[in-house]
Amino acid sequence: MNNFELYNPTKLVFGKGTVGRLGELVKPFGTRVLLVYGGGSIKRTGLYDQVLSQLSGIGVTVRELSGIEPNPRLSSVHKGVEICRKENIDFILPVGGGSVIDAAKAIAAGAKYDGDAWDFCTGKAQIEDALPLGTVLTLAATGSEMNGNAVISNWEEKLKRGLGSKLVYPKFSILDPELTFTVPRDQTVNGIVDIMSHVFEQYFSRTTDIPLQERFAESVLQTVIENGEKAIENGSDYEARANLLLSGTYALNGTLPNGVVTDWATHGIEHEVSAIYDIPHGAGLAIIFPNWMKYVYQERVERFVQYAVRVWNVDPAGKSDDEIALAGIQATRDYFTRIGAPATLGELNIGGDQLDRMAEEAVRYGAIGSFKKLEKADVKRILELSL
Ligand SMILES: NC(=O)c1ccc[n+]([C@@H]2O[C@H](COP(=O)([O-])OP(=O)(O)OC[C@H]3O[C@@H](n4cnc5c(N)ncnc54)[C@H](O)[C@@H]3O)[C@@H](O)[C@H]2O)c1
Repeated sequence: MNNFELYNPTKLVFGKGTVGRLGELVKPFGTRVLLVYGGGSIKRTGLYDQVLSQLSGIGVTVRELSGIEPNPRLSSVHKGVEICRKENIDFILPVGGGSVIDAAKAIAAGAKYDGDAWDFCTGKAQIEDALPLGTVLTLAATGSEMNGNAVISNWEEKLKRGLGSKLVYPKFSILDPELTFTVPRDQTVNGIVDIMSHVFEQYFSRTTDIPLQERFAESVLQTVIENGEKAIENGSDYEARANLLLSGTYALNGTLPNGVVTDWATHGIEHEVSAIYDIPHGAGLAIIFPNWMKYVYQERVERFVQYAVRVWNVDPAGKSDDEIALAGIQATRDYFTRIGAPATLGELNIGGDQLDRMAEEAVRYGAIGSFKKLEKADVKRILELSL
């Protein structure tokens, strides 16, 4: 196991009716709140009214930024920064999924920076200060509710880039599984794939002697696999939604990578696809991940054997290591297909004309991944397998 530091200051408030604690949670942080949300699903579900009633109960001034896109755009971040400056905002409250939360993080940092918030995504500037934020999560997927990361799309330049800082961890996140009952089937599927992919990026590692981290990862995967199907079957299954929601948080809140060299190549590749075609992140991952697995598994076949046996209950009797590993990879693809995720870029009307550009962008700072270091030709091959 490698040395590591674990830092996570986010207070998680989990369970039925926890939106009723929003006022009490916001109160210590500010008096002028920017409420950030997406396309209006929170109005249809009544959550918007609940949030406003909590905020009016503590007498804060509320300004709003709505219309945050899935794959949130830099233009929305700019709008939010402008409101923060003009209105002297001192606290940001995103209510929604990862896109809304990510936009809020970029706004929080951008509001305290003289230049363009995009600089944090290109490495031109580091985040040195940020407004505090707290979240009300409505979708199980990204883990953004309990980490310091955000992913922003620069639509004009067709680039999707991440930022990360200890300063943008949410002060608190409210996770009420009932708020996820209205998540449509396709978004539930995207969320399941996203959560599993976060685990894959940390589980398929060359680091040895990490049994606790491996079992953490395998338990998150098994919990998602079981409860994901239940949540798809019955969107109002509280226990299934609750288990999925908590799995999403644990998949990316810093628990799994302790002492582990992680990979993240597949996320890098997917970001290049969704930067150009604006497809849901989870859909892109469902297509690319099993192809990445097939491409790299021989680098450390025993890790894929363990995955097949422990996560998918593949019977190893009479099979070679290669056969067991490939059976686990096939089980992954079959599961994604069973829940309704796409298997090829073609299903999303994406052809091969931009493969070179995507492969080139994916390795712009050098080879990506650590399980197998991927150069441009490797990325292109994985994308070709995904067509
Ligand atoms: N910050 C991170 O650590 C991190 C990790 C992975 C991915 N991401 C990024 O997060 C973004 C995706 O976020 P996401 O997967 O949470 O989806 P999302 O926030 O983009 O939401 C997807 C859709 O679901 C709708 N929705 C959300 N909650 C709903 C509800 N309760 N009922 C009905 N509809 C609802 C939204 O309006 C939207 O149309 C991508 O940009 C991705 O790159 C961030």
